[in-house]
This record gives sequence, C-alpha cells and structure tokens, in this order.
Amino acid sequence: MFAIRNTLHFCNISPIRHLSTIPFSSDFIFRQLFDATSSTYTYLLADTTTREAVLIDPVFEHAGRDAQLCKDLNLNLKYAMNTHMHADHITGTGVLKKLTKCKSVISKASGADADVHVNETDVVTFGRHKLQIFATPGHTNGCITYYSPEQGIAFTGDTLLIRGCGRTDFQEGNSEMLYHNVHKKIFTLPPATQLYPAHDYKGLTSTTVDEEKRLNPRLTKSLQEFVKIMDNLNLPYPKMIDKAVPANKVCGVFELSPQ
Ligand SMILES: N[C@@H](CCC(=O)N[C@@H](CSS)C(=O)NCC(=O)O)C(=O)O
Ligand SMILES: [Fe+2]
Repeated sequence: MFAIRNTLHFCNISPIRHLSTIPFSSDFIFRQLFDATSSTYTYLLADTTTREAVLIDPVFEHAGRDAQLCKDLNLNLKYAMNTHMHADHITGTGVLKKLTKCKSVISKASGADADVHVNETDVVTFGRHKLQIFATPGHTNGCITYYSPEQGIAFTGDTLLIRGCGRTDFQEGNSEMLYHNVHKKIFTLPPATQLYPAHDYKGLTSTTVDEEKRLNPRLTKSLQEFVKIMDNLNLPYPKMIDKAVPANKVCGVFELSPQ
C-alpha cells in the first residue's frame, strides 16, 4: 500500500477518494427495481415501523410486480410518484392506483394530472421518513429531484444520469436551465450523497455527488461547452414518445390495463 501511495504521489496522480456514505437507517427499506425495455429504475422506499411505502418512477408494465412486492413485504403503498412526465415509457401510477390504495404524485410544473401536485420545498412523508423536493427543470420543465438528507440519497430522475444527463431537445427542455439546476441544487449536496437516476443504459446503478462533480463528461464543462454538447447529441426520439407523453399527461387516471 505504501509503495502504491508513494508511486501515485510521485506521478502527481491523486489516489481515488473513498467518501464514506451514510448507512441507511435500520427502519428504512430501499429497493432498486429495473425495466429492461426502457432501462428505467423504479425505487421502493418504506418505513419498517408504520409499513408506509412510496414508489418513485414506476413503469406501467411492472405495476403488478411492484404491487406484489409491497404485499410480500407487508407494505402499504402511500404514493406512486414520478420525477417527471416520461417520454420513453408509460408510468405505472395509474395502474398502481387501481391495484393499491396509493395516490399519484408529480410536480405541478409538469402539467400532468395527479392526486398530489408538488412544488419546490414541499416534503413527501412516509412513516417518519421524508423526501424533500427540489425543482430541477431542464430535461423537462417539470423535473423534480427527491432528496433524503437523513439517508444521504437523492433521486434525480433524468436531470442527472450517471456520467450523463437528460436530453433537452423536447418537452420544453432547456440545457442552460439543466446546467444551472444541477450545479446549484445537486452538486451543492454533501459530496457523499448517493444519486439514483431514472435510467442507466450501461448497467450502472448509482453514483455520488463527488463522482459526478469530478467525472461527468458533460456537466464538468463550462456552460457554453455544455450547451454545445447538448445541441449536438443527435439522439433519435424515444420510440414510445407519441404514446407515452399523452398517457403520462393523465398519469393518475390512466385507463389501460397492464398486458
Ligand atoms: N432509446 C431510448 C431513449 C433514450 C433516451 O432518449 N433517453 C433519455 C431519457 S428517457 S426521456 C435521455 O435523456 N437520454 C440522454 C442520453 O444522453 O442518452 C428509447 O427509444 O426509448
Ligand atoms: Fe425523461
């Protein structure tokens, strides 16, 4: 070890920093679930004492799986919440409302229907646990980030992806706004904060504020360079966009049944 440290020092390379992340409270449940078709992550969080649970970014086709998981773990789903109005898949919140007694949640700014509309500084509670809401528009105008200071975790939706970020070429996307919101509201969280995105296309599962501040290939650039990168992504539109956006606009009351 001494030899490695010495060599790194000699080569002027800083050793990789190991920031200690906060361990989850013993009364906190966390599960990361996946949809392989859209590479979407859904998160189940719960309070082990009151059994109240929330789902973040559930997917239509997996509503049955998610409701069953709540049942298996003896959890009562209080809220099915979205980080934004998705363009690549249909939200599971409408079906989950039929399968459980949950309420749907999305930001007011998204323009989508829901039982509960949230805004910056609102707090969502389940049992004694809390998620603070930050408005982080840029990928869409209604994007929000859910943050738990106690657990040291944030759910960034498509605002900040692992070594990337959400595209800004539709749904009132705005790359300058995304840049400012990431820098002001996500990069200012404690460095060890674990970040959980709505998607990953390479098999990665989470990151930290520290990692993204050092390694994000887009957001470590100047604003000018970032805007140029975003203007030249040339990504094809998501295959589901014409079905998903109208369906997600009525996310709380979507009438279809899962396949
Ligand atoms: N190929 C996928 C869509 C991929 C895509 O556009 N992803 C979005 C997030 S879902 S709105 C995105 O922002 N990607 C950023 C990036 O840099 O990849 C499909 O057809 O569904
Ligand atoms: Fe998105």
